[in-house]
Amino acid sequence: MTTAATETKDAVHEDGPGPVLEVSGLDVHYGRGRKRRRALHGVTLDIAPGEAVGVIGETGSGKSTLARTVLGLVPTSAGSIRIAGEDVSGYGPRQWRDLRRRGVIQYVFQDPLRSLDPDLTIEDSLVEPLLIQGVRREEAALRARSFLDRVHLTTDLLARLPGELSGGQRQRVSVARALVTGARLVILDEPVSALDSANRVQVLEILKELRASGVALVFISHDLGSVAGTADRIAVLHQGELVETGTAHEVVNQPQHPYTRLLLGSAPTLRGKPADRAEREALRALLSA
Ligand SMILES: Nc1ncnc2c1ncn2[C@@H]1O[C@H](COP(=O)(O)OP(=O)(O)OP(=O)(O)O)[C@@H](O)[C@H]1O
Repeated sequence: MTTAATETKDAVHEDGPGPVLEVSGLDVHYGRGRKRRRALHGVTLDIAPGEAVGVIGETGSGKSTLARTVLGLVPTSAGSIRIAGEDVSGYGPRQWRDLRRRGVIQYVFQDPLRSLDPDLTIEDSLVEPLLIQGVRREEAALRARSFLDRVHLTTDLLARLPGELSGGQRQRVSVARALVTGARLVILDEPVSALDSANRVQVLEILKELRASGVALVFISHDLGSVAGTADRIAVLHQGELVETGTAHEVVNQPQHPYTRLLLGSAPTLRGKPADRAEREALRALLSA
């Protein structure tokens, strides 16, 4: 194991082996008055260190809302959230901002431009969380370089802004930032969908290393097929509720909920032939009954 991975592992285990994320009975609403709409209802999910969980569901099912809530970007109406043992449920905007800046939880959005501050150079993006942690600038700059190397990027990118990088490079910088901060939990929203196959393999390889060092990963996707091979467990979101949670093997081979069967029907690579139209319509009818 490399030094960087060892450092991350130590950081991960200093608070003991409890879940990295504990979400319980989470309700989230958008809008006010007559426009108030429920986006999440009764969501309960625990994630252990080193575990990779895929959260899947169709567009509008609440995946991004769940991610944004766990990052403190959307307020909850009920339920609790604990991150690395810390009860963050009652946090105000400033406490959430501090938590994000400390880098305990790192996110890699679908468009990596959103995961990185567009006005900070790559070097500043990597160095900033270390300075917040009290690391001296010279030491922080050295570490930033070594992490860039770990994600197979060259140091000539350090002086550039995120907008001057390719999509794949930006995504790898986001992953490097998670390494730098010793993140306990990394949330990846459609992480590899925008990448070509060479970049995809490299990013998945790096994510595997992250997991091996104890970092928990949450993959958010509308495509069961794209996370089934990478996640240990799969949680299926339907209209804001978790309708099924199980090991990837269970969910793919013995789906319990009609909605999961419907999603599987749209992921032909997982189980031979896709569900035919009549079968999909029957499942839809069952879901709306
Ligand atoms: N800022 C917002 N204001 C009001 N409603 C919102 C807002 N963001 C999301 N919603 C609604 O909440 C529900 C869940 O949206 P969310 O973005 O979490 O779904 P998703 O599963 O991530 O979808 P996608 O795969 O398209 O990104 C949807 O009905 C959506 O219209």
